[in-house]
Amino acid sequence: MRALILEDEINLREILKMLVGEFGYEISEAGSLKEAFSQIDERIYDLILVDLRLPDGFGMEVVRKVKKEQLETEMIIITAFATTETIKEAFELGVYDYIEKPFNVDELKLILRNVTEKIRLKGKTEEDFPLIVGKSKVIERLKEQIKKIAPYDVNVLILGESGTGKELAARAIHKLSPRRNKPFVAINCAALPMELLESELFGYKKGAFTGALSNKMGLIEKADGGTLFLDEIGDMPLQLQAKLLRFLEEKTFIPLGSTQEKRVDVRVLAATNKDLKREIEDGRFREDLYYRLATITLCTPPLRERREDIPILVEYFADIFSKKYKKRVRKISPRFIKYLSSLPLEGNVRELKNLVEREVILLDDDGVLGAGFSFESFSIQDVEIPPEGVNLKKILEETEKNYLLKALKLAEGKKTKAAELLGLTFREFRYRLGKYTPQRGDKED
Ligand SMILES: Nc1ncnc2c1ncn2[C@@H]1O[C@H](COP(=O)(O)OP(=O)(O)OP(=O)(O)O)[C@@H](O)[C@H]1O
Repeated sequence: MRALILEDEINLREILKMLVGEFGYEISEAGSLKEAFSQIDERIYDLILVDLRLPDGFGMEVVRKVKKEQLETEMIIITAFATTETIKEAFELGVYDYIEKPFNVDELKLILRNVTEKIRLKGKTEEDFPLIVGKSKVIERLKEQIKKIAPYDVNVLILGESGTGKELAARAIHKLSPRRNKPFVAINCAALPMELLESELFGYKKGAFTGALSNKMGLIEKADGGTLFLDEIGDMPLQLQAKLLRFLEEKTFIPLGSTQEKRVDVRVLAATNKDLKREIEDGRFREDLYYRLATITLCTPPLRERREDIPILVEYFADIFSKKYKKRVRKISPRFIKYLSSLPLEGNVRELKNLVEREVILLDDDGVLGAGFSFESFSIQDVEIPPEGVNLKKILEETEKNYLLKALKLAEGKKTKAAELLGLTFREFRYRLGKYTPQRGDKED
């Protein structure tokens, strides 16, 4: 296990080194934000102790960076001053705990003992998939497939709609593989522009381009010995696809601006919600890369094909969020479950999770989840959105125009009456109508 101590007061840093060292960590240290950033770019830490006030900035920048890179690093904030806002943001970003300076040594030791336990447990296998919740046939099959393929070092392509648990499946494969104690590094290929994605993946040498002020280790190297998860692979630019293919074939790569080839041992898992076969036909995805990535393919089923899992998912998320928000859920309203089961749930498990989170936050004193749920507000009319998308502004304008003209017709040209029919004031009606018709001398009637 490896820990980074970010603290600018040297004496305090020494004390922290000693305390953290007692828990068996190999320790690195940093006295400024800049130093911390370059340390984080160089290697993966299990734990970072973050002082907030630093000579060159605010320690929260480190927390944000770790979160952005989706690293599984635990963080503890040590600070003499922190506003409630900061603490709130820190917890939202997943910080493990915080302690105020001057701190009580026993208190810090207790936090360190607990976080170390958590870090150790992370490496352990979860044989029965407590994470992938569901009892439907399709989910049971998915779990079976994951168990079967996890131990073998093959690349896996995970296909499924957004929010169906593709990343969850990838994490399960990693946890059930012999690589479980090594890093799981995830990157979303759709979230970054081409140049950034390339430098994030492959890293660079100091001076490789303007702004490359120090060496940066790429995620491929950070995942050495472990698993690299490439989410939304269907959105990777063609140019980078060629570079990735070379890496998959050779297991070697060259960081930007370097001449030295690096060799790593990484298992690659990829996911997409795009139809890759079609992307290949349209020339947007390389066929050879597809076959490299898809030694095995897995499909995460949409929630509408396994509605029987909805009650148990709701229970699972209610439990998670009641702990998070310190609320007591005594019962889940059956009407709420029934209503959720009738929704289209295009956003799959993520949508369900968000709905449950909202209800936990709004929970009344009686502790019945979903009791005050406004059923109507969520009823979604069946609208068509073709694959190429729609122009919502135009649709809204068309709808508005049609209603205005229809009301005018019904009111036999009387604007006051037409406005009334639409719940508008005369002035509002006139303004809206003015957008679509040339205005002549406006009179009330
Ligand atoms: N079967 C499940 N059991 C428990 N939680 C689940 C399950 N499926 C999905 N989730 C949760 O739903 C959320 C969305 O899942 P995840 O991010 O894995 O989906 P995804 O398919 O990768 O989505 P995207 O394509 O948008 O990246 C996560 O918080 C995840 O933990």
